[in-house]
Amino acid sequence: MSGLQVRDLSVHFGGVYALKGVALNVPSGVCVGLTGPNGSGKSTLVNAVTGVVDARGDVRVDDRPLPLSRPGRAARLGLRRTYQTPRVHDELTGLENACAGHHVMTGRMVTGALLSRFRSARAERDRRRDAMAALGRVGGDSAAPVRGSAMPYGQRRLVELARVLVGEPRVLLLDEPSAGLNDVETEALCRLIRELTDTGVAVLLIEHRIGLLNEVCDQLVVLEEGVTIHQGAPRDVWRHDRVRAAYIGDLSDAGA
Ligand SMILES: Nc1ncnc2c1ncn2[C@@H]1O[C@H](COP(=O)(O)OP(=O)(O)OP(=O)(O)O)[C@@H](O)[C@H]1O
Repeated sequence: MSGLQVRDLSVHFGGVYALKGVALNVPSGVCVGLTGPNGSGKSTLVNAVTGVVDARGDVRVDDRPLPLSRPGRAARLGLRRTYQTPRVHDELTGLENACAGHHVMTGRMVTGALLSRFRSARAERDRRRDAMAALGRVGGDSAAPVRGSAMPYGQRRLVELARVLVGEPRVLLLDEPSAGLNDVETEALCRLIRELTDTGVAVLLIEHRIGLLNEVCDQLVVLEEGVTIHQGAPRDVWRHDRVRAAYIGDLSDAGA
C-alpha cells in the first residue's frame, strides 16, 4: 500500500502508556482525521511516527519499513509534519523559514537556511521562488519579509505549513493546523488539504473541530487513552456510543 501504515504502535512514558497497540492506514491521496479527547495520544502518535519519541511497532511508508526513533529516516521517506504549537525560527524571515523546507532532507534546517543567505546561484533563486509560491499557496505572502519573532500566531502557522509544502511531502502529518487561523484561513487550509490529496499526498489531520473533520476527511480514527475506540466514515463516527461518551459536551457543531 502506498502512504502510511501503522501497526501495533505503543509508546510509554515511564509506567504510563500514551499509545497501546494503535493501528491505522493513511493511503496516498486520502485524508484521515485523528481525533479524541485531550491526552488521548494524538500528538504522541505523530511524534512516534516521525521518530522523535521512542516507540515500538511496525510503521511503513509506501510499503518500506520505517525504523522507529530515527527522525532523519522518516524525513528521507517523505514524512513531513507540523506541530501543535507552530515552530518557526525566530531569527529568520517568513521566506527564509519556508526555504528551510528544502533543507529538511539534510536535517540541517537552520544552518541550511542561514547558509542560503550567502549563496547567490540560480538554484538559490529557484528555492526562494518555490518558497514564495508555497507562502502564496497557504495565504501567507505577507509573512515573507517578517521575522519569526515578530509574527503573530496565525502567521507562524501559515509559514510552518509553507515550509512543509516546500519539502514536498509524501505523507503529511498536521497537528491541529487550524488552531489560531481565522475563518478565511481555515477555508484556505481545507482547500489546500484537498489539493494535496488530489496530487496523491497522504494526509493525517489531527483536529478537534468536528465540522472541519467532516468537511475534509475521508476517514476518522478516534483515540481515547491511547487506544483506538472507533474508525469509520466521518459522519458515522459521531453516532457511535463510545465516541459520544468520550466527547460528551463537545458535539455541538456535529449536527448530532
Ligand atoms: N514527553 C512526555 N512525557 C510524559 N508524558 C507525556 C509526554 N508526552 C505526552 N505525554 C502524555 O501522554 C499522553 C498523551 O499525550 P498527547 O499529547 O499525545 O495527547 P493528545 O491527544 O495529543 O492531547 P491534546 O489534544 O491535548 O493535544 C498524555 O497523558 C500526556 O500527558
